[in-house]
Amino acid sequence: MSLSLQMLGTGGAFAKQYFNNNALLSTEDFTLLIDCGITAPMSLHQIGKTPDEINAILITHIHGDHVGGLEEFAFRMKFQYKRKPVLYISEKLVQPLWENTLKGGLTQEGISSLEDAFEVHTLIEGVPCPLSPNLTVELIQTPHIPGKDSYSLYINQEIFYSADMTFQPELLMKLVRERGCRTILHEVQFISPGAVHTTLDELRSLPEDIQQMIYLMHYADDMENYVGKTGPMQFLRQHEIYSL
Ligand SMILES: O=c1ccn([C@@H]2O[C@H](COP(=O)(O)O)[C@@H](O)[C@H]2O)c(=O)[nH]1
Ligand SMILES: [Zn+2]
Ligand SMILES: [Zn+2]
Repeated sequence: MSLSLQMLGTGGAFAKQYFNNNALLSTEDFTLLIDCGITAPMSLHQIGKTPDEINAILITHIHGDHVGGLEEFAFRMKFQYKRKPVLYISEKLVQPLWENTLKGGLTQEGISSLEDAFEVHTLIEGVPCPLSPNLTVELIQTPHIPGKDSYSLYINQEIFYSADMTFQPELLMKLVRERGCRTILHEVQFISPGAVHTTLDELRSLPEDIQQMIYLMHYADDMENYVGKTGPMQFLRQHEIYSL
């Protein structure tokens, strides 16, 4: 089964050079957009993809670099393509995404709820959900900002995609040692301490065999200074296509 990954961006919250950390995950017949930040519409434009080529969007948490492009995406689908985007989201994020983020911009005649703007499919943490015949996603709740829900992803029971999260070595060890994880796509913050993100030093403390599985993303604009300083972990690059 072939699964490809193309990052629309690989940057952290304040990165400008690498855009927001959003990903296109594709099988032969399905393309999932993981997070839709402020820069997602521009990045899609740069790689020549239109919103109607995206089969679904999945949201990990409601920071702007992960949801800031949803308003434009929904309006373009409504007015240019005459349909709603499919949105996969934790049941716990539906209300905050609408009330705290999208309501102000999307409310108008015909749109007064998240369901009016999107075809909403709610996900339950820990329950794998088939999005298409060759793509299954399970939400794993991971700590980020105290009091705000955030979900990492376990894709096809073998690929871990971190949302923004604090370092969770036990989770990573369990996924690899007990659940067959073979690839880890992980956010990284170069400067310690991490506070709400995982630092390079923390990832470097993992066993060598686990570091070999890690691709780094959600990094700052000075990333090039760290090339060669990440041990066996490699950086994901914006717009490159990876076979997972
Ligand atoms: O130096 C910093 C910069 C930001 N934060 C916190 O990060 C999030 C925003 O970034 P995301 O990538 O969207 O998570 C926000 O909560 C900031 O307070 C930080 O802790 N330190
Ligand atoms: Zn982020
Ligand atoms: Zn965040």
